[in-house]
Amino acid sequence: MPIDTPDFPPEAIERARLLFARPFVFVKGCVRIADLPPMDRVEVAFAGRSNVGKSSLINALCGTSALARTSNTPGRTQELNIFESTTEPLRLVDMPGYGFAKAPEDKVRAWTSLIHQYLIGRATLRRVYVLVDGRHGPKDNDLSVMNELDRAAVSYQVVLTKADKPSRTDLDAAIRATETAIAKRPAAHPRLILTSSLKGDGIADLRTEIAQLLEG
Ligand SMILES: Nc1nc2c(ncn2[C@@H]2O[C@H](COP(=O)(O)OP(=O)(O)OP(=O)(O)O)[C@@H](O)[C@H]2O)c(=O)[nH]1
Ligand SMILES: [Mg+2]
Repeated sequence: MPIDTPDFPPEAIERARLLFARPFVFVKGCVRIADLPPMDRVEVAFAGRSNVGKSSLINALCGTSALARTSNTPGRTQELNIFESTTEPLRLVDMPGYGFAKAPEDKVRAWTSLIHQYLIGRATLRRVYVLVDGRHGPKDNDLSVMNELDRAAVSYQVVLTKADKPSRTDLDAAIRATETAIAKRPAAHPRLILTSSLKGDGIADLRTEIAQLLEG
């Protein structure tokens, strides 16, 4: 099943390319909402199950392998990690993953509370990218996060990650399941983005979506 690529004007694609060609820097890791920086710029957050590829996607967007720390072991990112563009008022927020059953219970509780407080209470949060594994499609905890964002009227867009991994048949099934899951959701962007941080698929498309949020 092909995914539509939107007709972004060439100048929008070029603006996005330039935005992400300039350096992004790590600002801080926050374990409490009180640690967050002031609400002085547009924020875009990356949420999803542990190991879905949030940190890798931030690195792919910023054209580096070293900005956000990634790992084969789920539970790598344990704080709200803040990255900022050095040229534009844009902040990227890498979140701890949800659904990591092996972490100690008190840690899971702390992460879950931090994620939920941040997602529904941050006025400058312009969009949440909800990352879903392209091999499996949405799981119950992905749907719960979408429900919560719908209830809080926080705009989000689903990204299917690791598109280089599944067979075409499995990927098509994941696309169909995701499209069904986002249909009629009030806060969901209707278009799904398919990415591979490894191969670079979908990265220019996602950059353009994010760059447009700066203008809106
Ligand atoms: N093949 C492939 N592997 C990927 C891709 N994106 C991420 N990975 C791998 O998936 C694993 C997890 O990636 P991370 O970016 O650390 O995932 P995360 O969602 O930040 O994980 P947590 O911080 O633990 O929640 C790493 O081994 C990555 O190399 C992708 O597009 N393709
Ligand atoms: Mg991570």
